[in-house]
Amino acid sequence: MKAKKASETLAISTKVVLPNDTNTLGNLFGGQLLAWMDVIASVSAHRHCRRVVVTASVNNVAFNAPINHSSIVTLEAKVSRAFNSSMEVFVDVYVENPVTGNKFRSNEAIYTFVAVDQNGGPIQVPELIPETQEEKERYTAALRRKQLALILAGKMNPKDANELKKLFVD
Ligand SMILES: CC(=O)SCCNC(=O)CCNC(=O)[C@H](O)C(C)(C)COP(=O)(O)OP(=O)(O)OC[C@H]1O[C@@H](n2cnc3c(N)ncnc32)[C@H](O)[C@@H]1OP(=O)(O)O
Repeated sequence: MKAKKASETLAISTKVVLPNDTNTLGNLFGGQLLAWMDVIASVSAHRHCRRVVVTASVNNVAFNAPINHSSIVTLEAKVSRAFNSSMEVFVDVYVENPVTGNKFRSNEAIYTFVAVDQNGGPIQVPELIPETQEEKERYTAALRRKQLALILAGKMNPKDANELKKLFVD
């Protein structure tokens, strides 16, 4: 199975926050943003493995600032690491004011997708090749995040999480 570069998995989506997307304060509803992120992250995972993928977990979501009605929202997703059947996907969210053009990074999320066969069973995915400094940093840290996610899901014994443990001991 041929390894793929992280850059080959890039998926970008641009949205406008419309009234139906908002909460009672008139800002983007968090659940809507989660759905947008899930879809674009799945496109990135598809570009990596070209198989059916399912969301296994959402490992980290930070809502750092409210996103106002009528903002332009750009979501950028890229696979940060591939394991056996699972892929970690980073989603970076940027908000642009349509009038001033001011743009800032408002959110990030880290999703895990698993490639599955017709019966829903996990299948092997290609390796990922990180190239930029950021891609390499995210690639390295992905193993620790996978271990933490599996511990929290009750699927891994903490004593087996060697890379994660190294964070806490000299
Ligand atoms: C795009 C969408 O929105 S899809 C809809 C929402 N998602 C779903 O319906 C998925 C429902 N869940 C499932 O089908 C299954 O739980 C699966 C396919 C995700 C995993 O199946 P399991 O039988 O648990 O498989 P298994 O234990 O072998 O794990 C498979 C992989 O998932 C990873 N995994 C399982 N649970 C988690 C978790 N909570 N967090 C991170 N990774 C996980 C495992 O580490 C393994 O990765 P690896 O093969 O790269 O080492």
